[in-house]
Amino acid sequence: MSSETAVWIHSFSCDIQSVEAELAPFMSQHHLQLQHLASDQPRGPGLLCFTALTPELHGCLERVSCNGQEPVLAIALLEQPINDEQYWHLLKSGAADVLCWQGDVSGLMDRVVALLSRWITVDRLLNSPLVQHNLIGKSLVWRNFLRNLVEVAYFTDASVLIMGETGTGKELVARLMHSLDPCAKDRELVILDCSTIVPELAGSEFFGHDRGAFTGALMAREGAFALANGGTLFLDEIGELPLHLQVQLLRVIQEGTYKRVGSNTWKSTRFRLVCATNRDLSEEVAKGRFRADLFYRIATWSFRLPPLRERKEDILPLALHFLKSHRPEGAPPLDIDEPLGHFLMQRDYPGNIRELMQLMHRLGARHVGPGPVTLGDIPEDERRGSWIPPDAWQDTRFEQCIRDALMLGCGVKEISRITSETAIRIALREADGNLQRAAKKLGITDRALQLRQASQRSNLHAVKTKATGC
Ligand SMILES: Nc1ncnc2c1ncn2[C@@H]1O[C@H](COP(=O)(O)OP(=O)(O)OP(=O)(O)O)[C@@H](O)[C@H]1O
Repeated sequence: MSSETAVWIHSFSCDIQSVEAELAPFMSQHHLQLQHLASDQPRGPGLLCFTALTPELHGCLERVSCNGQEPVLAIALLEQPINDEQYWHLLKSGAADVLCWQGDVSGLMDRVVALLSRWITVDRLLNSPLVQHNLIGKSLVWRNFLRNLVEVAYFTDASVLIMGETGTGKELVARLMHSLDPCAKDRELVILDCSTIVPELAGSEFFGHDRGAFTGALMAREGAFALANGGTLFLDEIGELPLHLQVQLLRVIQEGTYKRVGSNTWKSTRFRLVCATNRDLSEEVAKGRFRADLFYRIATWSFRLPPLRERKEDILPLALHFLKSHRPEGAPPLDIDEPLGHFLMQRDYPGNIRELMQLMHRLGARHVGPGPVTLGDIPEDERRGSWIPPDAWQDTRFEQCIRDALMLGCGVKEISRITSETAIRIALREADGNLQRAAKKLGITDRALQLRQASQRSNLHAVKTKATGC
């Protein structure tokens, strides 16, 4: 690192001058610079120091870490060491790690710097053109997914399993892993779709064959494992592989050795294995449809790609990206007007990003002349059933919930309280913890939302205290 990288430090109701004084020279040796956080809004990797374990501390941790989506090192300046339960509670509130700052802290410096350096490298990769230009998305759930994936791709060579619904971007992510892998990026990315493998030819596809190994084998041929040597092997739709073929992969994945069909000679290969499936593979293992031994070999790390409905904030940026990618070279970029934006946000996408991409290409193709793309550009077959009346949410499911609550003895006061708490929780989750946006959606001020959150927390605390009797 040539210039210094800023890392934030924040105190929760305590004096952190001594921590700063001890850390600053050490950090500067590693080209890191501490900067105070003006408010407790998150800014990437940072440190949060505290002297008391209070409900307010957990609230602060949730905010600065965006509910665990941004890496935060919690530093406990306490007389006593923290116990397991307190440690877990801090991790649950969003700390990426916790350190106790007690006695002789010189040994902690290396750890603090190593953690911060790792998080900063990951952040840099995350913000690089390679990632930003190819994988669109700013929502915290998406960034959190990418951050974990980037770390594994860059710092390990272990096997990775990517699970996700159709069209969520599994292949795109596998390609990114290959490009980020410092050992494999100049080598081959070999892609094999397991759902299209003909069982009789599977051996040859995977391991290659010798000349004359079977009728029609006129020439020797390398298989996928040999071609991926030194690079990445991407086995797409691994969940579709029949059980009798799964067993054939165990040795080569574990030991990197295999024999070509028709040969008695062992060969060796080294590759990074990335597998993808739209099935829940652990469930398939439980049902006996996928071998447990293969599952553990292919899933040293496993990731679940979020469906588009869990990252609604990314719909419009993705829509604009797809409009742009389909424009002729040199044509001015197209915008989306507000009503069309609302339509795109409330629509369902069972085919996830692929479906949104196809829709945007169709809208782009219909749009003519200057100005933004509008509702009028929506193709005829899309329009049917698209308009949802504003009171549609008060449907029979809603009535049923109220009926159940009344039957269980809840009065109108409790129903109102639970309803507004649920609305707040949903709004905060959809705004990825951003207070202003959540308040706007709820039609209240930021301050009113803060007060309601504080009162919810103290209610919860009171309930817990009552339950535990302390
Ligand atoms: N974050 C993203 N940014 C831009 N384009 C994306 C993103 N995610 C997916 N896409 C695009 O969406 C389409 C579908 O992605 P991809 O083929 O990787 O999905 P998949 O999960 O592998 O689908 P399937 O399970 O059906 O094979 C591709 O054209 C891809 O480029």
